[in-house]
Amino acid sequence: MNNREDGYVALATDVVDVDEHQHGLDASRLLAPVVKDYSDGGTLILLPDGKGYKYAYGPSGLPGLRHNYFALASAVFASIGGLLFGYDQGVIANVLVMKDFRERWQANAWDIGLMTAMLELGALAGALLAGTLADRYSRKASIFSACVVFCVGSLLQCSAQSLGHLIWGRAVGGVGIGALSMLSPLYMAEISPPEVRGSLMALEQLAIVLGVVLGFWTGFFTRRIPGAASWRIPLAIQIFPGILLAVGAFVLPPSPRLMIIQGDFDGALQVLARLRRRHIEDELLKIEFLEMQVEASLIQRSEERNTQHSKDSTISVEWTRWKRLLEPKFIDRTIIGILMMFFQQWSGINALLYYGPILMHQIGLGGDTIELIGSGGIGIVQFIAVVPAILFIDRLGRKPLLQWGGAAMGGSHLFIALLALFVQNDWQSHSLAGWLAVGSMYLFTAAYGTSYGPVAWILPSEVFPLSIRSKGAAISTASNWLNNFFIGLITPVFLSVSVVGTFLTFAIACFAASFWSRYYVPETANVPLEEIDRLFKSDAGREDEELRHQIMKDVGLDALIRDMAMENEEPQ
Ligand SMILES: O[C@H]1[C@H](O)[C@@H](O)[C@H](O)[C@@H](O)[C@H]1O
Repeated sequence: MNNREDGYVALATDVVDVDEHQHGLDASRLLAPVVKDYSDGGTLILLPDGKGYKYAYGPSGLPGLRHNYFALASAVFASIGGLLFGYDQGVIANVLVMKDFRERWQANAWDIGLMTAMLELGALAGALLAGTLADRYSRKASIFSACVVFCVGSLLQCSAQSLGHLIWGRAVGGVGIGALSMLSPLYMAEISPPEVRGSLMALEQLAIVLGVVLGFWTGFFTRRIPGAASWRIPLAIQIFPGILLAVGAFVLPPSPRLMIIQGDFDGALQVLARLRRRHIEDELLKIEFLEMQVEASLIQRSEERNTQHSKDSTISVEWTRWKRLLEPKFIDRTIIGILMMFFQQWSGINALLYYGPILMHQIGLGGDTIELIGSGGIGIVQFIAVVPAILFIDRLGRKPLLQWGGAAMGGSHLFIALLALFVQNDWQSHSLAGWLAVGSMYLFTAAYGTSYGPVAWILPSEVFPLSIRSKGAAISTASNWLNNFFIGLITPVFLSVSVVGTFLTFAIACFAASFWSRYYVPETANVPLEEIDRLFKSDAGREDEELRHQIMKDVGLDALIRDMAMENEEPQ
């Protein structure tokens, strides 16, 4: 197919930011940036200062997604992991209040708390466990295993004969969900072309919130069915997407990056060519492939350095790998991953999702419709708000979304806190204030849905180098679940003590998040994963930098770039 016909044309030079890569070309021989446009789409820019190159396979946004349909389809499939996660969160609110469910189990507040908490604690364990499995076996095998665990957990829940049975089902299901919530974004990051990586990864958030919406509405509709079917059906339905993803895990393309590290170079090149829809001789493909080799080689050498004292014990080798997250050259990324999820959760999104109906009652709005507006509506707004993020995240970058999104979220919460201060708990006689508060919650959700919602699932899988990527993603995801757990636990207490204080706390967290993202988060949009290391320039990385140059020479990347530059040079 002629790519120009399907709207996939080479990038304009100004779309490619030219001042990042630092490779060893001969400066004296290159006067202006050499720009190569490819007939299959894509651009390579060789820098005039002789220090680097930059490339993109094509534009970002919708045309980029259309062209990369194979990577898109694979990412959509992997995002079923997010769907299961969201569904489970969305369905439980309705299940817990169903007539048969309440009468049958006579669950007290403690049991209910335990049911919610067990899923989150199980997920915390699942995310950490997946951090080990994803490297030891493969991303695909781990996705498959997580699905199996998830299906077992769901089976236990929908067939529960006792409350204990149900609680254990939540815990087991949670392990699967937690593992998938870490594995899906990790896998997506590793198969995506740089120019649409943000869009593809934002699909995770789209799937999560689609799951929240589907879960909520399924429970909403089945709650009128008489008997146990009202809650067994919505808990059973989730098994089907679980099975679909488990089966699909066999046909998903493997992560080419992991294949390289496992030594399967030919296989990795074939997979990469399929994912990028390029011929294996394609120049851009060759560059990306060689970059992956450089990264893999770097990892192997530093692994050898790091694990030489613990040759015979698998556990201590594994422990050494986890400990690397705390090394000076990686600690700032570990903090970014953990804080990213911390801020996502402390933004208060789940306070609204889990306790939306209670909040509505507190501000004087009640009834079925209001409950729907409160919880169901928040899910829908979240869902709609991810769409612009998918389309523009690679063009606008992650940072502006975080910065402005955080400020808008903080502003909305602050407004609600001020309203609450003004009405002094007498919402009944201030119905306008009540509706303004609902409007503000929607505004918050829209801002969250385009910023901290999706970006928190993108950045942690991007910032870490391959050697510790799965561990970094796992620790960040664990931070998500831990903070999720705390928010779920303390929000009702917080709200009963002070509505003003609750919203003020969330407002402060959002403003802090905005400030933090402005000053401490690097922009990863359009940067190949192998190049992200350079965004975190630190003294500790200098040794690696020299090693990298050496490996670039060894694998032939240096020579390839040099040849291309010379080929295109103006005759003097
Ligand atoms: O990104 C997701 C999403 O926003 C969900 O609605 C929320 O429940 C999760 O905690 C969060 O991680």
